[in-house]
This record gives sequence, structure tokens and C-alpha cells, in this order.
Amino acid sequence: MSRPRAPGTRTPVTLAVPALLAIAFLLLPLTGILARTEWGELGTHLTSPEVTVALRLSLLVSFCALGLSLVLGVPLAWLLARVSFPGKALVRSLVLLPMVLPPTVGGVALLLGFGRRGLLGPWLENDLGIVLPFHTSGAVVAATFVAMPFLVISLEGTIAGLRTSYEETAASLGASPVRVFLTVTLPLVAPGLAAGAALTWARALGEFGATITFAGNLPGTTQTLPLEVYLLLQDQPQAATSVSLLLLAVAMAVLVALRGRWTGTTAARPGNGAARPGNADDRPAEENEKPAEVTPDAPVATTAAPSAPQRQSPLRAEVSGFNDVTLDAPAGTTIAVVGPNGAGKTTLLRALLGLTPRAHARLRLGDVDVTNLPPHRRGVAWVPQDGALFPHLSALANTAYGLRTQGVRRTEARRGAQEWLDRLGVGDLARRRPSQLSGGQAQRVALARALAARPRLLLLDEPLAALDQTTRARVRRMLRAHLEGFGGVCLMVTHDPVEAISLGGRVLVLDDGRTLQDDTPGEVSRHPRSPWVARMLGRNAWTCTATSDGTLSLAAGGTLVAADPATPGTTTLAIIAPEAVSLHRERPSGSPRNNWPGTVREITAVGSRLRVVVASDQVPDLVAEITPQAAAELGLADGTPVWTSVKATEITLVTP
Ligand SMILES: Nc1ncnc2c1ncn2[C@@H]1O[C@H](COP(=O)(O)OP(=O)(O)OP(=O)(O)O)[C@@H](O)[C@H]1O
Repeated sequence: MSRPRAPGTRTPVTLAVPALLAIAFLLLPLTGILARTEWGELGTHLTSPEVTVALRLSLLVSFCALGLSLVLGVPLAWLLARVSFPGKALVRSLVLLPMVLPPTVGGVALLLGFGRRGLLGPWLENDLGIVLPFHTSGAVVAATFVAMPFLVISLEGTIAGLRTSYEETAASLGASPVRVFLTVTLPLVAPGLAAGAALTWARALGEFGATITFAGNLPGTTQTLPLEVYLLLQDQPQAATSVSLLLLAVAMAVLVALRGRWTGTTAARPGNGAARPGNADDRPAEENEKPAEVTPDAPVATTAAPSAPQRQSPLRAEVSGFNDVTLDAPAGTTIAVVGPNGAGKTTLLRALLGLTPRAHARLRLGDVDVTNLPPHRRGVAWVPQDGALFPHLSALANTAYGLRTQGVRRTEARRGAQEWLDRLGVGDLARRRPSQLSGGQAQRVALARALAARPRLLLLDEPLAALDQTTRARVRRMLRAHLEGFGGVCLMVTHDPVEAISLGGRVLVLDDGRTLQDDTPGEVSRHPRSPWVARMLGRNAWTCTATSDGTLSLAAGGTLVAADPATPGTTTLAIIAPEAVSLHRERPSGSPRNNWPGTVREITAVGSRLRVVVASDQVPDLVAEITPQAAAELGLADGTPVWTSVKATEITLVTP
């Protein structure tokens, strides 16, 4: 269906004409082949003994070259995409070189490298008995040399585009780097891998220059189809046209099957709708895995059952670098980590996982010092902000992943996983893929997956952020119940004050990577040590300086009277609970000494109460919390003039 064209989007003639010429330039030779093919003789030409032998050899050589490219090229692509090392740009240029090198020059280079008089040739021949020139293996080497770059660059792009949180989460569930690569990375990049493999095969099938230079042109041994075309062209041009048509059809079929994947137009999409593995089998890839060996340091699950007693693992951590935090927490503690954007909350979690060079954690969990252990052997499970459920595995296989990496047998791991999913209220979704789950359901599966792995330390990065208010309250209750039975320590990053207060046995406030406050929720809420925390908790917080006449001078202008004035000259934080702010239509005449005129700027509902923001030119904005009935009696609306008053005894002074 043609889309209506927006005005002003006419294609300029100066661009359209050369573009059309380019299309004609590419099309004409192909049309020539089609036009000159003797269709009646096509069958005879393609079934002649020489062509059949060359075709068979071409298939053998191209598939062997593909196999060799996969074995060598896939790890190389991973290395280029995932590992930083000196000279990486040079290695990438080296990979690309055969794509731009004249194939005959490639052949000469191969001769000088692997030929009988080349650098490696004598050793290959004398010690291993391998002679490449004039052998089919030489044709395979030549085809691999020119074709492998297609696989490497295609796959490197796909791996680089894959969110690292999948692989990092897999590691946090106990999977070794090789296991992560095989069970997470490879299935997720399968479309990119297939595209690269198809191109590599097509390129190997059409290889001519390097093959003839390096491996020669021996019928039945190195004379592949393109070489046969070259020979036929001299004696039987019609047969050459027919074979060319065959090669053209194969190349075209590969490109049509790829439909732009290689150029990135339909590249693998990470995320919930992420790259689907080529495997249409609904059986999760994880299920085909053998359980890993249980290493002495690995977090060993004694049983998959969630009701099994949890190891008691207190935490001691000293984090340096971007973060400067010391944490000591007995087993079973849940610490809510709060702080403004960029305060270093995620960096702290990543440091504890051993996943960032930006901060280093000396970490002891129970009686094990895990500081020098790689992430997959720390027993630290992580639920990143997006949950990072593996898109190619069902909810059940996702949840069983951690147990499988710990060596738990498949049936037992699946039973344990099902129990955890049931506990979190998503048991009936066990067979669904992450793309078939809502955000909230996916979060619950991600939690089940982390808890099922029975970690010593559980790290939750905004675990309830994706949930709506109702589900959030329900999951919060569930989470609290599960965290109570969790024998390790849980660190939970949150921006939600209710979550911080209700789920955290402790609240750790970070600012600029450092600990600003580390206290019980009650203490933090009564005495927040920064305006940010106070505001997060819904309190009014004004920075002020005590004056010699007993009042407080607000940094933003205005004065305040508190019952217990601070020492003159000290800077302090005046905290006023919104419930302590009264609103009046007339100037109040009673005891409060803090009365300010203002106007209502905003009214919002918070549960069964209303939060009223009052703007005043005497003090900063003040938040009051009143009942809807009181608001109705006062006739409050946006812009209504009001008086605010706060008793001096309701003002808490906190020294930051
Ligand atoms: N890979 C990185 N390289 C350099 N700086 C980084 C990197 N990751 C994070 N930062 C910076 O480190 C600081 C802390 O980031 P971090 O993600 O830990 O903050 P946060 O408290 O989790 O923030 P938010 O609440 O926005 O998620 C920020 O200033 C951020 O810009």
C-alpha cells in the first residue's frame, strides 16, 4: 500500500537520476545472464559430469569453510564485542582486510603464510603431514580467509547490540562465562549468527581468486564451481552462462532470505521482544543443558525447594572508588538504598557483584570472603531495573536457571522454580516467554528467579518500579514475606519512600557515592539528614541558620521559630511534617508563631488524604496534608489565598 507523501518530500531529480543509473548498472549484467541463458539446455548444462563434480566440491568446500568460520569466527566476534584489549581496532581492521583485499592478493598472502615455502607451510607438511596447495583443504582455507570476515563483523554487531544485563544477570545466577555464552549470548544472537553464516556460506561458495592462486585449479580437488565457470567461458560459453545463473540464484536466495538483516534493517532486537533464537522448539534451551560442575565456592543449593532453610549470611562490605561505603548487616537484613539520581546506587550494586571497575568492594558474605571471586562464584543474585529475563526461555526455565547452574538436576530445578513462581503468584504463567508477560508479571518472575537461586546476597534494583499502584502494594507484601524468610542480606534500590520505609529494615541514603545516612526507617523518617531524603519522605525540609535572637534564618529567605533553637551560627535542616501544617482562610490568632500568607498552588490526593502545596513570598513552598473534608470546608482550589501555620514544637531540627 503506498503511503501518502508529505509535502516537501519530493525526491530531488539530481539524486534520483544517478540512483536510478546505479540500479540499472547493477541490474543490467544480471539481466544479461537471464537473457542469454539457453533455458532448454539448462538441465543438460547443469548435470554435465564436470559441473556436477564442481558443484559437489563447491558445496563441500563452502560448508567446510562455514564450519571453520563458525569455530574460529564466533569466539573472535564475541571477543571484539565484549572484551576491551589493546590493539582492538587493529584486530578489527585485520578481520575486515580480506573483504577489501583483491582475492588474488589474498591467495598470494596465503601461499606466503601456509604454502610449501610459506612461514608455516614446512611445519604443517613435515610435522603434521598437511599440504594445503592443490588439496581440497587448501580451497577450504582460501574460502574461509575471504568469507569469515562476513560472519565476524555481522555477529560482532549483533553481540554488541545485545544488552549486557542478560549476561550479567546470568553470571549473578552462578553461570560461568562459557555457560553464559552458550545458554544466553548465543541463543539471543541466533538471528544475527544465522544471517552472518548465510552470507559467509554464499561468499565461500562464490570464492574464485584466492582459491585459484593458493589451491590451484585441479578438477575434482580444487576446481570449484566459479573456477569451472571461468574454464567453461573459454570453450562452452552457454554452459558458463547456465552455471553462472545457478550461482546467481543461490546468492539471490541467500539475500532474499536475509531480507536486510545483515545491513541491520531487521537486526536482532534486544529487550522483551528481543532476538528470538532460531530454535522454534518451545523447549527452553536451558533444558538441553547438562548441569554444571559444582565448584567448592559456588553457592550450592542443597535442595531446590523454596521452603528449605536458607543459609545465614551476614554481610560486611567496604566499597571504595566512586562509592565510599561501609556496610555491616546481620543475616536477614533488608537495606533500602535511596538517594538522588546519580548518587551511586546502581554503581554500589555493581561493585558488590564485581561488575564494574568504577568501584571496588571488599566483600564478606557469611564466613566466605568473595572479594576475589568472579561474579558467578559470589552467590550474589541481581535483579536489574529491567528484570532482564532471558527472552528465549520460558518463565519456568528462567526461574530454574540459577538452580541448574548450581548443578541441581533438571526435574528438581523445575519443581523448585515452579514453587517460587507459585509463591510470587505467577505460577500459571510458567510456560510463557518473557515477551508474553506484562511488565509486572515479568518483574515477579525476575524476583522468583533471583530468590530461587538461593543467593547469599540479593540485589534488587528498583524491583517494583514497573508495577501499577495496586500490584505494587500486593507484590510489596509478597516481597516482604519472602525477604523475611531470606537468610542472606538484601539491598534494594528504590525511589519509592513507601517501599524504603516498609521493606527496609534499614535505609541507606547515598549522595555522591557516599553514605549520608544509614539508619532504621523510623529514625530516617524522623530525622532525615538531607533535604532530598526529607522531600522523598514527603516532608518539608528547609535549610536554615540559627541566629542570636533564637530564630532561624532560612537559606531561601524568611524566618522560622522552633521550640528548641540551635546554637547561633549553626546550619541545620528544619523538618516539618505535612500533617503538622495547618491551613486557614484568615490569619490565625492562636499560639503558632510561624504564620505565613500564601496561595494554593497544587492539590493532589495521597490515599485518603489531600496534599496541598502552598506558595508564599515569605517562605519556600510548604506542603500540608489535610482531609478532603477539611479542604471542602476551607473551599480550597488552585489559587485560593490561605494562611499556613506551624507550631514551633512541630519543627524538628536535624544537623546534616
Ligand atoms: N559506566 C560509567 N562510566 C562513567 N560514569 C558512569 C558510568 N555509569 C554511571 N556513571 C556515573 O556514575 C554516577 C553514579 O551512577 P549510578 O548509575 O550508580 O547512579 P544511581 O544512583 O543508580 O542513579 P539513578 O537513580 O539515576 O539510577 C553518575 O554520575 C553516572 O553518570
